[in-house]
Amino acid sequence: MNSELHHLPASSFLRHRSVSFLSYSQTTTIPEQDLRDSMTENIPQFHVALRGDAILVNPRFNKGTAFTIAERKAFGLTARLPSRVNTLDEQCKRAYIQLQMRETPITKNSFLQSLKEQNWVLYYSLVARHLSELVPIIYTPTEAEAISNYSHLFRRSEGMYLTFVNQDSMEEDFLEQTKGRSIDLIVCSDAEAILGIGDQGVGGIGISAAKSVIYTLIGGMDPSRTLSVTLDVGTDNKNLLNDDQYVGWPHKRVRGEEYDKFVDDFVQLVRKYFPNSLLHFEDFGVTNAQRLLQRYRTTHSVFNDDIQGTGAVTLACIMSAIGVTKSKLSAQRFIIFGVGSAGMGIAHQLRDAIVSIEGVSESAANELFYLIDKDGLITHSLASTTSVRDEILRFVRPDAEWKDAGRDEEGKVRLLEVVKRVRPTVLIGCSTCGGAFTEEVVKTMAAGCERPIILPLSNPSALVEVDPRDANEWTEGKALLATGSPFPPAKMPSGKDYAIAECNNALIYPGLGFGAILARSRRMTDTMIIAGARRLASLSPARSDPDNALLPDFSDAPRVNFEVGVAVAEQAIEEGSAGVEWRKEEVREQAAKKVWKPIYGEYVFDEQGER
Ligand SMILES: NC(=O)c1ccc[n+]([C@@H]2O[C@H](COP(=O)([O-])OP(=O)(O)OC[C@H]3O[C@@H](n4cnc5c(N)ncnc54)[C@H](O)[C@@H]3O)[C@@H](O)[C@H]2O)c1
Ligand SMILES: O=C(O)C[C@H](O)C(=O)O
Ligand SMILES: [Mn+2]
Repeated sequence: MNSELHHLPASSFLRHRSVSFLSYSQTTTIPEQDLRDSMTENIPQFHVALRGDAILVNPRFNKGTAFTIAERKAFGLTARLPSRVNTLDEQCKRAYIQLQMRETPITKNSFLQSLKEQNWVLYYSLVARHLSELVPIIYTPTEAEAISNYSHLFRRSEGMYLTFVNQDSMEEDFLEQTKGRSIDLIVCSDAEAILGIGDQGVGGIGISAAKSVIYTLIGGMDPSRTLSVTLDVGTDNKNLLNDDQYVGWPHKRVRGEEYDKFVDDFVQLVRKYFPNSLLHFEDFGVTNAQRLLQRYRTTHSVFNDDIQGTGAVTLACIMSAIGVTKSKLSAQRFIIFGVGSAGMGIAHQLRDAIVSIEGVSESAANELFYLIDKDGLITHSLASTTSVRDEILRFVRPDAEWKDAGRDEEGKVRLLEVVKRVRPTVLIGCSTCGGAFTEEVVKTMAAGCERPIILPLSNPSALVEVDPRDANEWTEGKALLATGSPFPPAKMPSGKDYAIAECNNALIYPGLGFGAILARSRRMTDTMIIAGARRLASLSPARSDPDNALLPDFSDAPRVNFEVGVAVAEQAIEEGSAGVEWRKEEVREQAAKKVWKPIYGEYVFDEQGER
């Protein structure tokens, strides 16, 4: 296995220079035999109505040099292509060599973006063959850099851009792109809180598209049945507003009733035309994310990845960690540092699991949590003097508990003081504050418990609350670690490598979505999500050896997400949320049939066929 470090160029979003700007990727090649096997079985057949240039510029049907001689004749391509017919294997090898000629992650990202626009089978097949190496290029962390430079890198549009000023024609515009299509999955973002890099305006299409790609790559979703959307309601990012290259709507962000009406118009179109679809919300601002999820989740299959996906993967990670420490969830003391969408999604998911799995009362479970945000520990008095969201109120700490606590010059109780007094067993970062888990914080935590569970989850890499290799060293290898972005392994005192699990929602949301769509579930219920998280935890490498990573490696993500999808669909059937008539025992076979694979189909020209 090769491993390499890439230097990310420092760009405007890298605010925290106290931590390194490294992104990490490794090469694991899927055995080619697996791909070849899948090519010889069940080759799909398509009736296609496109000829000549029209089929070559259509990424769904284009095969480039892999068109057979017969297809070249039938589709008017004989003189449009060089004579040699290539296999998909040969095309992948060529594309991989071309990719290696690009030196930086961002130029590789652009190359792959362009390949995706040309030929889906080749793109997905190439990335699938080099999954661990290329996911960090097309997704976190490199996609953050692509999004922050969206207007400057812009070459070709993708997905659906719904702009506030065009609200009156939204239905017409929506149908223009979707009429006649069967769509299972819609990923949308309003781009107010992209990863940890904030408001990115129209560049939000980049996260919708990247999340859709992961659904296909890891969740087996047919890309022709997915739709990526950006809701361009303006931006409050001054750099974008002052940039004459900005390609989005150059206007301050629309808020309040007008915003709600715009989002509602969109959601109602989804419900009207694709009532069985899954609607995935990504990277909405903290004042809207939870609110919109609650508003729509009872009437449609709606999923917020930052809240529910992050909650689920973190629950799985912590279940795996307490398997190592031979403890239970309700015996932990949790500090959550940064209580925005992700932090509160995690708090709720952990709390609900403690209640449902370990039978603890909700109020007792709430008391296991200590929430810290910009103003320090959230106590009753802080909550009453600052505007704290309702969902936080159940977790605030009584003032009496903190009357003797050390405070900073502003009178706030900071992370170190909370660690000293609480002796947490679990410390989770979702703060976007790179380097916040200092050596003193980590060492103090390690002095208070045998195996501290430390999850610095902020993305991209430069915003991680602590570099896991530092946390490993400061705790002499005792910390159980996972991060949101990929990091290279740390060294145990024994000299052995300790693989840093990637606790990123991409390790679970493709399976959650796949399972919900497979079962044609009208809702994504909490119980379906918990079933997915438990299945993921059961697949943790740390179960067989405590020195292994807390979560499966990304190279194993397709298999793992298939299992998650099966668990979710089984749960949907068991609880009556499913829209299919199958028995639980049939789910696995049905799931296997539904998985989309990057292999070329056989084409027949047909005037009435697909286009
Ligand atoms: N690993 C994953 O799967 C995953 C999933 C979702 C989000 N994230 C990451 O988590 C981070 C937060 O994402 P989000 O969607 O919750 O954003 P958000 O804007 O909703 O929340 C960020 C929170 O951190 C708080 N914060 C900011 N500076 C702080 C400081 N100095 N000290 C304490 N709190 C501080 C903010 O006030 C806010 O409450 C991002 O970096 C994002 O990339 C990771
Ligand atoms: O996009 C990711 O890598 C995970 C998460 O959804 C985030 O916002 O950071
Ligand atoms: Mn996100």
